[in-house]
Parts: sequence; C-alpha cells; structure tokens
Amino acid sequence: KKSPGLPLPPGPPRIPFLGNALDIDITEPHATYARWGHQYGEIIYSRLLGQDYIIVNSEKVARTLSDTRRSAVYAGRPQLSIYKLLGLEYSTAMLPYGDAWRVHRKLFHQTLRSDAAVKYQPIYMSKAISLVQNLLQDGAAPNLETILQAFVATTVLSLTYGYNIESQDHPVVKLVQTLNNMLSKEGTPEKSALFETFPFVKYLPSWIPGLGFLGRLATCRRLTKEVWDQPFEYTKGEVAAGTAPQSVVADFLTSNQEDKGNQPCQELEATMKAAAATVYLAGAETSSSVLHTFILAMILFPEVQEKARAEIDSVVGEDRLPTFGDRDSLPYIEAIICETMRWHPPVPLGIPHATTTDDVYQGFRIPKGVIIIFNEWAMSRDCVNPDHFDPGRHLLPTGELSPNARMSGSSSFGFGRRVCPGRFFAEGVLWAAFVQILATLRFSKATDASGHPVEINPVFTNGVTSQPAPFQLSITGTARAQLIDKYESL
Ligand code: HEM
Repeated sequence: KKSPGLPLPPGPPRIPFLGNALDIDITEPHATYARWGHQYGEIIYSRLLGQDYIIVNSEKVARTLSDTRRSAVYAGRPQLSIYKLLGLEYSTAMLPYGDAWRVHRKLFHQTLRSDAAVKYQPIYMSKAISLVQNLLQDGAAPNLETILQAFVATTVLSLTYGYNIESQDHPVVKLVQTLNNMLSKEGTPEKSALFETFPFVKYLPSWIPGLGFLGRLATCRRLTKEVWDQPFEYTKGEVAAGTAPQSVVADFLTSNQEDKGNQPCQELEATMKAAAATVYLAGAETSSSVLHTFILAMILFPEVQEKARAEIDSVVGEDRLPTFGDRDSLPYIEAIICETMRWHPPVPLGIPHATTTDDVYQGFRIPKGVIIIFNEWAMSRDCVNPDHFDPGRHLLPTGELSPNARMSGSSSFGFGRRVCPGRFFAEGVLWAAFVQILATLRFSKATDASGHPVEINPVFTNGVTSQPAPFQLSITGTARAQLIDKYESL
C-alpha cells in the first residue's frame, strides 16, 4: 500500500544526522526501547544515523504484523554491508526474503520440524549426561562458561555433522569457536552503522591507523568459508562411505538424494553448506545462554530447584535417570524452561526484520525497507513482577501445564515466517540438559574463606545474544548422581 499522506509511528525527537543515536543506552538498548514504549506506545519510529527503525515492544502487535496475512511484508531482512564483509551473506538468517531463503527453510523443515527433531533424542540425552559429569567433576571451582560452551559446541557439531567429539580441543571445535568469538566482536551494530553511513570505509587499506578491524573482517571471511566447507565435506565423505551417523547434514544429503535419485546438484549442495553452517552460528550461543541463565536462576531461586527435584523424585523414583518418556509427566520442569526463556530472553532484540513493501498499521505509515526490531526483552517484562523467576506463570491452578506453554512457542524464538527453525531441536537439547541437571545436581552460592555465601548480582552481557556475566557458584551431586556412570554403560 502506498500511503505517503499518513504519519509515521510516534517516537522520540531526533537530531539532524545522528537521529536518536545519543538517546540509546548502548549497554542495554532493549531497556531504552522499552522505556520509549511507555512514553510513545506499542510501535515506535526511530532513526539512527541514516537508518530508519520501527520498534515493536508488544507481543500482540508483533504477532498481528508477522503471523497474519501481512506476514510476507514483515519477513525481509535488512541487507547490511557488514554481513558481506563478514562472509555471512549466504547464511539463512541474513538472506533476503525470496527463493534462496525458501530453499534454506525447506531444508530445515525436512530435518528440524517438530516430529523430525524427535529422532535426535538419544544424542540430546547422551550429551546431557556428559554435561552433568563435567559439571560435577568441576564442582569445587566450576568454570561454568567453558563447560557450557563445550557442551553446546560438541552437541551442535554432533547433531549437525555427526561428529563424535568429546573434547573442546578438537580442531573443528576450535575453528567454530574462534569464528564465533570474532563475529561477536567484529559484527557489532556500531561497525555496521559505520559501513552504512560511510560505505567508502570498506575500500580503505587496513594499515591506516584505527582501521585494523578491516584486516580482522578479512580473517572472518576466510574462517567463515572454512566453517562452511570443512565439516560438510567430512559428513559427505561419511555418507558416501555408508558410515555416517544420524545428523542434520546426513539427513539433508540423503533426503535430497532420494528425491532426485542421484547426488544433489552443486547449487543445492552450496545451499546445504550455508544452511548447515548457520546451525552453529544461530544455535550455539543462544542455547548456552539459556543454560547459563537457568543455572543462575536456580541459585537465586532455590525453592524452584527444590520443587523441581521433588517432581522428578515423585515421577521418576530414585533408582533411575529421567528419560524423554517422562516428559509429559513433568509439567513443572517444562514450566521452568518456559520461565527461563521469559526471565531473560537470550536474543533480547531478536534478529532485525525489514519490510518488503509499504504497509499501514493502525493509521501509521510503515515504509518499505524499514528495519523492524521486535523487542523480545520488553515483551518478556509485560507481566506481574517480571524480575521474579516464577514457573507457576506457565501452569494452571491444577498444576498442569497451561495449554500454550511450550518452550518452542516462546516469543524468544522470534516471529512470523522468520521464526527460528531450530526451536524444536533447541527444545530437545535443552529439555534433556535441564532435566538431567535437576535430577543429579544441586546448585548454590559459593562460600568465601569464612564460610559466608558469596552474593550474586545478576548482570547480563550485552550483544546480539545475552547471558549472565560470570558468577561464583558451588555444585554438588544429589543421591541420583551415582547413576550417571551407569548410564554410560547402557
Ligand atoms: C535456545 C536456543 C535458540 C534461540 C533462543 C533462538 C532464537 C532465534 C531468534 C530470536 C531468531 C530470529 C527470529 C526472527 O527473525 O523473528 C532465530 C533465527 C534462526 N535460528 Fe534460532 N534460536 C535458537 C536455537 C537455534 C538452533 C539450535 C538452530 C539450528 C538448529 C537455530 C537456527 C536458526 C536459523 C537458521 C534462524 C534464521 C531463520 C530465518 O532467518 O529464516 N536456532 N533464532
């Protein structure tokens, strides 16, 4: 719809050139946008340097815009120069709305839709068992972040490519972790804004003082290519030899061979590589952030931890570990997962969408190409006492799970046609980890030399994904922990 006469949504006053750049708290932009929401309403217009933004703070509005007949209008992605500079322009999450993106989503649908993700359950469970073993071994002075990152790295590489890696020192783990660390440092919104405002910067030589990051961007592009190619070629070889275990890439290759009766064409293979590499980029930090947040919440709200263990004891008994077969009988565990996603959404501002055509919403003009920010953090605050971790929000008075309470339905997975295709997969990985952790481990505050608990100030990191800043803790085993070693021999 062309509607030049209509006003843009309301928003804070802007100054020439910088727009609202000076109004935003860069350590917590989601909180700034939420405050604007209280002042200007559910949908806000803002301008940062040369770029127009619409910020949506309400889940109801986000769903109205992206889950209805308008869904195609809100399914675009901004085409920012930084994606190309980092070598990410072919990643599923950055593709414009169109045919190439549809092929990616079809591949994900084949292997990761809700019923297909179920077949990875044995992998989810055995990786969760290794996680609790590692946490228990390290209980005295746990290096939580390293253990969680290793869990996620080995799990995602096993599920995506069929790698059976236990050690974080494996070259492929090192490769993807180096790339992820570089991407989060070099792919910041500030650098993105710099390239959008001064496009010529990317043509300058990196030896100019202050432009050393141009050289690091080139390294990112090289590493991205390696992450694209290396693990994929490994799985392709295993599939050809008939020795490939179950994995997303093995599924991609075999289901597309079956369709065509021969090897997938080169173009489809390139698409598979890009989609598979997106799994690590999109799934690793997000999943480890959820686990990290969960452990923090269990320490700050010990009554939740106790109640969860009591539920596991009553349903599972004391002489075995929980299995996926117990899942429907453990509504409180399910509610803890939903509450973890709500208490601190791992991607507070989602991944930006962009409009594919002009639109009109409630009398406001929404121009084509404008960047749409779904503020998942603001949406998570729209409840009574939002800072309190209360799984009861997701339960009926009878103790059963509320009809819509499922982790994969959380607004923290985004909206509309761009909703996270890995949500069922993430739900499986995280359910297995949560339930085994609660069944076998007890978390508490660390104690200082004089035996006093070390208080925790819950602070979260800032970036595309957000997780708790490091905190001290103590981990001990419950009576059921002795079953962990037996599980290995099953
Ligand atoms: C708890 C873990 C995860 C969280 C919180 C999460 C969250 C998100 C969010 C917020 C988006 C953007 C949605 C939007 O634009 O509206 C997204 C996109 C995406 N996620 Fe996830 N994700 C998680 C795990 C995963 C996993 C395990 C995979 C792969 C198996 C994955 C694959 C993707 C892909 C491919 C996209 C891009 C979709 C597109 O642009 O069409 N994610 N995710």
